[in-house]
Amino acid sequence: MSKGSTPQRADFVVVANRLPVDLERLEDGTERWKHSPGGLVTALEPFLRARRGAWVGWPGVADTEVEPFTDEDMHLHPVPLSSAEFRDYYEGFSNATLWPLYHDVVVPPVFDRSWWDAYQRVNRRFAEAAARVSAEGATVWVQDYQLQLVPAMLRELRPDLRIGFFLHIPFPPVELFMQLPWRTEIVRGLLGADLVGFHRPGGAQNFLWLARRLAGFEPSRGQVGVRSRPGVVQVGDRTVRVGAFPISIASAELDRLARSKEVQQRAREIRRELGEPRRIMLGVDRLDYTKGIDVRLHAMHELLADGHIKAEDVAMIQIATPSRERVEHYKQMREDIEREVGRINGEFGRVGHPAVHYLHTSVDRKDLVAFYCAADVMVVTPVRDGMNLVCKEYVACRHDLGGALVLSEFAGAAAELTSAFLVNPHNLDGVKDALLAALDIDEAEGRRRMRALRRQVLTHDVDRWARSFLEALGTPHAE
Ligand SMILES: O=P(O)(O)OC[C@H]1O[C@H](O[C@H]2O[C@H](CO)[C@@H](O)[C@H](O)[C@H]2O)[C@H](O)[C@@H](O)[C@@H]1O
Ligand SMILES: O=c1ccn([C@@H]2O[C@H](COP(=O)(O)OP(=O)(O)O)[C@@H](O)[C@H]2O)c(=O)[nH]1
Repeated sequence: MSKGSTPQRADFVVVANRLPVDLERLEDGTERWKHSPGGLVTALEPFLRARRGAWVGWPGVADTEVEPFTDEDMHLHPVPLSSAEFRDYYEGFSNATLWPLYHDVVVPPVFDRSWWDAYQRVNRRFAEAAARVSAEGATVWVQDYQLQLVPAMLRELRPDLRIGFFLHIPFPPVELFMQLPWRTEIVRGLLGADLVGFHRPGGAQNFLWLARRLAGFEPSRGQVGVRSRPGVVQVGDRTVRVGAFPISIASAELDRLARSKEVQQRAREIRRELGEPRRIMLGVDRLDYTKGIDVRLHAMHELLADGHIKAEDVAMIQIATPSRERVEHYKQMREDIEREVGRINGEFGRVGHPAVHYLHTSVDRKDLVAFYCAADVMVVTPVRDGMNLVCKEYVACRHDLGGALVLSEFAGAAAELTSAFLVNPHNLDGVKDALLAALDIDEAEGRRRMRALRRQVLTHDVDRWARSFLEALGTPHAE
């Protein structure tokens, strides 16, 4: 990465917990920047780069001060976190309170008052950084659950700004949200924005209900549409809009990459390295308990045990990207998953031919695309997921109309990718049936489904997502 001089104040600013690049300290004491994990960065980075905007975020290492710098066309403004803040704000309130609460309480959320203090303190620091970086009248786009207090804090500091907020994870049912001891503060924090965006209309609808119940405002009553008919809350003399904007990927760019000779050759190599199995199944996820990696492993285990599939016929690859490794439930889940992989391979693998190829690592873009091209069945089985970009990426890479997608109904993407094999991840028999159907799909039927999926993904890309949000926000940066 080339680093340039200290950036100026910007007209268009993204504020997110992480910068798009993470600082990495190597054992020999040297440092390097690497791409940050997760779909938020994948989605926003190309858009902001094209607009030469500024990005305010944490550089990925605690107790480190990094000066603002320019990375090609993007201006990066690091916000420092101490180790205690990393523990209490990031691992604690963000990922052990809000994350499980917003993902249907898949594991019990922890309500800890000192974590809430840290959350408020860090949100204020992000708001102050955004206020410093933004030019007069700038558009500031605040991202995700880690920063829900920033819109109101920033408005107080800089009433001249146009402020948008987008939530990348599901917004929970009101009964679950009401558990949060600091529920009113969060709703008021979000209402500091001019536009609050969710992936799905249901999330917007839940939020509108809470604006009345917790903050005493009178929201509009109509049904919120997808990229249309936003709800409205009148907050004093300000009008706050509340809408649904399903995020997507840079589909055309992935399509191009997947067609390249290099990627196609790598895909063939992957098949060869696996011993040319009849079918390859693939899972690609952050190692997160919401992603249902255990679900697909259990399904695979039973299919092998029932004799419905044979390990020499069907290989499974699971890429599991390290994530939030010190948080208790993540540690526990990693142990459970790795034990299950070991059990399957112990029972069904042969020397040099494991049934499940498990990679606890992050792979680079080209390699990932080659894996997508090599896979006959993409398995995406979260118990809850805001959107899930991986399934859209798989579809964008299948210009050959090959491959089949098994997708959980509980991923935001399921509302758009209706030609996938949709499954309820809590119904193991249903998941097994869908895997078998996808493995044995008739060629014409597979092409028909993939064509429909591609039509959706190629016409609804990340640029359309960002433009529709910014248009609704009423900023000139939509173009
Ligand atoms: O920053 P981390 O704690 O390492 O986590 C990575 C990101 O995970 C989450 O991604 C979500 O955003 C995706 C894009 O909208 C969406 O497809 C997915 O369903 C979500 O889980 C998180 O929301 C991000 O803030 C993190 O950066
Ligand atoms: O080894 C990997 C695994 C995943 N990803 C990317 O990480 C993102 C995951 O986004 P998703 O919305 O599916 O889930 P999240 O991790 O954000 O919850 C996708 O863009 C993947 O291409 C990656 O670059 N390398």
